[in-house]
Amino acid sequence: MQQQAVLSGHGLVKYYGPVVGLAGVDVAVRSGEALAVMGPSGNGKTTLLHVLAGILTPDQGEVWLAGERVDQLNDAARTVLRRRRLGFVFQDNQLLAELPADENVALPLMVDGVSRRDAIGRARMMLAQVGLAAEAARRPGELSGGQAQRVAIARALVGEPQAVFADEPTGALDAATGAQVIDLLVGAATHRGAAVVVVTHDNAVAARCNRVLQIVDGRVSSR
Ligand SMILES: Nc1ncnc2c1ncn2[C@@H]1O[C@H](COP(=O)(O)OP(=O)(O)OP(=O)(O)O)[C@@H](O)[C@H]1O
Repeated sequence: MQQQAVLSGHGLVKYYGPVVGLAGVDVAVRSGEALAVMGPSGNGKTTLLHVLAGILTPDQGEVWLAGERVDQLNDAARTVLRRRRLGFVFQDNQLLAELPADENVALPLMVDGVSRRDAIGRARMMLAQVGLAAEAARRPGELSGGQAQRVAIARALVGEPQAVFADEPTGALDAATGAQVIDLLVGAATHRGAAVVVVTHDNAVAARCNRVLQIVDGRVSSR
């Protein structure tokens, strides 16, 4: 039976002044499915990710998350949406250098009102699930690139998001470490039932996703 999409975009159009970012994109990702977004540089991949994730507002079209239209929410509501229901992994892990790994992972929970004690407890459990139980007290500067990216994955997943967005998550890693990181991201996120969207130039990363969407000139290309 075809499962309903948890995340979808319909007729998405986005301009940057006269520059076309997206020219009418339809996309749907099911719970537990990982979608790779590929295509030439400057053709709209990151724009699509940002529109789906509520970072950018589309000029036309609709974004739906778990049965709710989310593209028309105001800035404050979109900030809450991103924090409570979405997870993010970027190329550079964007961890806070002065905080140990467990506090980096716990931070989004604490910002959301979870007590420090509970947040740190959940963060340590999440770190154990990404194989970093022993590194919980280390600061990002004391971690390898792959370990730091696993902390970022733990931070993205700790709030049990409905969708996880990753922009070139392995771009700063060597091939072997990148393969481990993408396996962990896709495996852990889809296991929890999240929809995953991964922007990548790397065929090895795309091969680890369930499906590939090619974006050319701001549109979905069938090649
Ligand atoms: N903030 C912005 N202001 C103006 N133009 C932008 C902005 N962001 C993106 N663009 C333009 O929109 C188009 C799509 O950019 P986007 O970043 O989505 O492409 P991409 O496929 O992710 O590229 P890359 O693979 O190089 O990261 C490009 O022509 C880009 O120059």
